[in-house]
Amino acid sequence: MVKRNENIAKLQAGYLFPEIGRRKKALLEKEPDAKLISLGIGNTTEALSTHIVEGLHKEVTRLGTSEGYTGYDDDAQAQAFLDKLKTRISNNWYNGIISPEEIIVSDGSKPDCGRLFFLFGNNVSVAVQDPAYPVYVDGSVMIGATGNYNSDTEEFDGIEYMRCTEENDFFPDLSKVKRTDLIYICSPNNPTGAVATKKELKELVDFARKNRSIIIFDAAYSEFIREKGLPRSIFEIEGARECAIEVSSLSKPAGFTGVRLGWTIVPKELKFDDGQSVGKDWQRVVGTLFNGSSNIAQWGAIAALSETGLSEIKETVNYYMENAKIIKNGLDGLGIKTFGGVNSPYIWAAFPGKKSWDVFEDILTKAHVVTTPGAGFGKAGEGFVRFSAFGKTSDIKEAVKRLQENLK
Ligand SMILES: Cc1ncc(COP(=O)(O)O)c(CN[C@@H](CCC(=O)O)C(=O)O)c1O
Repeated sequence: MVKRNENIAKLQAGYLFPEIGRRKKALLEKEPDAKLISLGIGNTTEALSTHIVEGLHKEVTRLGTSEGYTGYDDDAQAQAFLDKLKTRISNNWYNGIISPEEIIVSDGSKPDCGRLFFLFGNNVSVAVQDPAYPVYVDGSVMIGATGNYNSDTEEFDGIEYMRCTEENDFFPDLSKVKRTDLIYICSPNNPTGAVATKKELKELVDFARKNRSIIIFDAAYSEFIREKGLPRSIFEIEGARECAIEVSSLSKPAGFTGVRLGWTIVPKELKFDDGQSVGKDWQRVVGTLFNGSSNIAQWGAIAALSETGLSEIKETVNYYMENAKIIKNGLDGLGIKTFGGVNSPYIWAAFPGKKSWDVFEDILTKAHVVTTPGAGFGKAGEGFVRFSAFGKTSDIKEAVKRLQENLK
């Protein structure tokens, strides 16, 4: 019989979001008529914008013609489309601070994180924010870059957990962080909704360069930053090109959670300790293990990154951010302390002295509202619950009304 991968066996529970799905199902089995409203998984709900649909249509129609058909992106026409997309990302998303050759188009940030685990292998030390998007810890465990789960600390040995709390404005106090090879940072942050300032990211870049570490900067929510002066990309910070990789995607701002289109940025200056190019190895990994993002999604992205597409994206982001305001105001009105929800679609609500899974169950059973328990994002998430602003505004208002009736 085949031996189980001992690293996967180290994981203590299933992935967070399917567990929430299981609990939703359990409630519906008990109360089949319950009208659940989900403020849980950050899944987009608003239809693709007109211009994006036109772009997708154009590609599908083209694929239906012999002269327009393209397969793998190794033929000239497919390459031309990909180059057009990379140029749009470079110019219209990064205002030219990143060149098209440093962009690798993918099917999303989560799969890119998965492939990055492969790029760096298991002989690396890892620092993650706590709380954090579960993929960074779970993936590092799976690839074998951590020790076993330690039931005393309730964490994985070998991971440097960088606590993010109200006291440090939910950004790591680097004076307390040990050196590691990789440093995972997400800003705007999932789940706290905090956005790193230029000063914080400059300290982070200086810290990484001094320690010859590599920052994996997850910018999946960069389009939700509306406050002036807050960095949308790690590459706005001087020195970042020598120490950072950025992952990003159209999932949340453009509603591509199902269409699937993301990218990684690996600057040409980024080197391993032996002087080898990280970008070259990344190209080798992606070229070997991934056959490219869907050509249809690429055309949707080309449309999304046009001037018209970008203004439609702004409208969609504003729609979700109005939802965030409704949730934040509703919770504040109940005397529940909240963070985030200003430059991010996530509201981080404090329930001091309570277990987050208990609060999750309480809200689910009493208000039929689904949330995400903070403990699912790490130990420092205990006592918090994440509310997602992705939803129809009518549902958001109904959910807040139910919370006001049941949480007072
Ligand atoms: C920080 C971060 N990075 C990447 C992704 C995924 O990006 P894709 O481009 O769509 O792959 C998410 C989605 N997090 C959502 C959905 C749950 C999940 O991705 O497991 C959430 O946290 O609710 C995210 O929160």
